[in-house]
Amino acid sequence: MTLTDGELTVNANGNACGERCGRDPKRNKETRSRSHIIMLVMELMTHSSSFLLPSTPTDSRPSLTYALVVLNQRLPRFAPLLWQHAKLRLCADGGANRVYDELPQLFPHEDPSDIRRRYKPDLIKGDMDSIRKEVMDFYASLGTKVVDESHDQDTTDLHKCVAYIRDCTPNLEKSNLRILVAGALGGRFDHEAGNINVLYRFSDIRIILLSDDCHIQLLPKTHRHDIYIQSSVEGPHCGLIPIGMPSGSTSTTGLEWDLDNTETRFGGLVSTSNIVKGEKVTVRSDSDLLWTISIKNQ
Ligand SMILES: Nc1ncnc2c1ncn2[C@@H]1O[C@H](COP(=O)(O)OP(=O)(O)OP(=O)(O)O)[C@@H](O)[C@H]1O
Ligand SMILES: Cc1ncc(C[n+]2csc(CCO)c2C)c(N)n1
Repeated sequence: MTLTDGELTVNANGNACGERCGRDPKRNKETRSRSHIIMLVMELMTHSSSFLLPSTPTDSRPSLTYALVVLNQRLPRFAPLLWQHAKLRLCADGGANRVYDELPQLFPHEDPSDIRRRYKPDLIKGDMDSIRKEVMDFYASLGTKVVDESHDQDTTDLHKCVAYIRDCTPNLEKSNLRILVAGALGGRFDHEAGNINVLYRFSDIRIILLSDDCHIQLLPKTHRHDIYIQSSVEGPHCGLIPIGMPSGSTSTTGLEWDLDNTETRFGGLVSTSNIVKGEKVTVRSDSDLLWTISIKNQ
């Protein structure tokens, strides 16, 4: 992309900010060329919710490594699909009760104990104040690793699980890692806020919070973002939410109500009830934003 005229100044995120960015034309020019370079080198992060689609034997999609964390909330109806995508399956404390109790309900014609053996978590981790003893004993007898971190009452069970996944993923594989978190939204608001905080505490890891109705992820300000919409399973409702700090400037394409170097913040404008128009949405911002999109009720 080339900037050809002197009208625009571009900030570190590649956002044009008009005359406000400087009064000294010489400085403006310097700022423009430096920022222009920054904009050109600013890396692209692409997003696609292919985890909501069944994988096929002839899959040509890039090989991502999914890990699944099941929380202590009603399992989403597509939990078996997430389970199949995942190479590593964790339960956060009482999440193990959900797998034990609710997965068999999703297969009413099969023997519950067969289902429980087929859907065996690799790890159960947390402060262990919610998992039932029979559930812990059942999975431990099948070989599931159980890690009791009841000494840590300052981080949530989800935090403990994400830290585990981070620590056991080799650095070279981290860019392909996607952590899917089932049961993260709806329910108690303090838990929801804690789950969203995990996105920020591990902002260099790609984590997707899911419920039956929507999913949420962090769009770090360090990147520009191309979001490919899987319109058979998600959308059209979406939002871009500046939790934590205001965004001085956000620009989007592909939305019914696009932002154009727009300021968004709590107490001012927050983009909710927006609509995706096509197959791709682009986002660029000077702040980290939460991206959320509805999941279709199929
Ligand atoms: N109602 C909920 N809404 C959203 N997330 C939840 C909810 N309940 C639990 N979770 C998530 O599941 C994880 C495990 O849940 P669990 O009930 O075992 O946690 P807990 O820390 O024992 O909860 P509590 O605050 O009730 O003691 C929590 O860390 C949280 O991330
Ligand atoms: C300021 C402050 N607020 C709440 C808690 C409680 N807490 C936060 S995470 C957690 C573990 C839940 O499994 C618990 C009990 C704390 N420690 N510090």
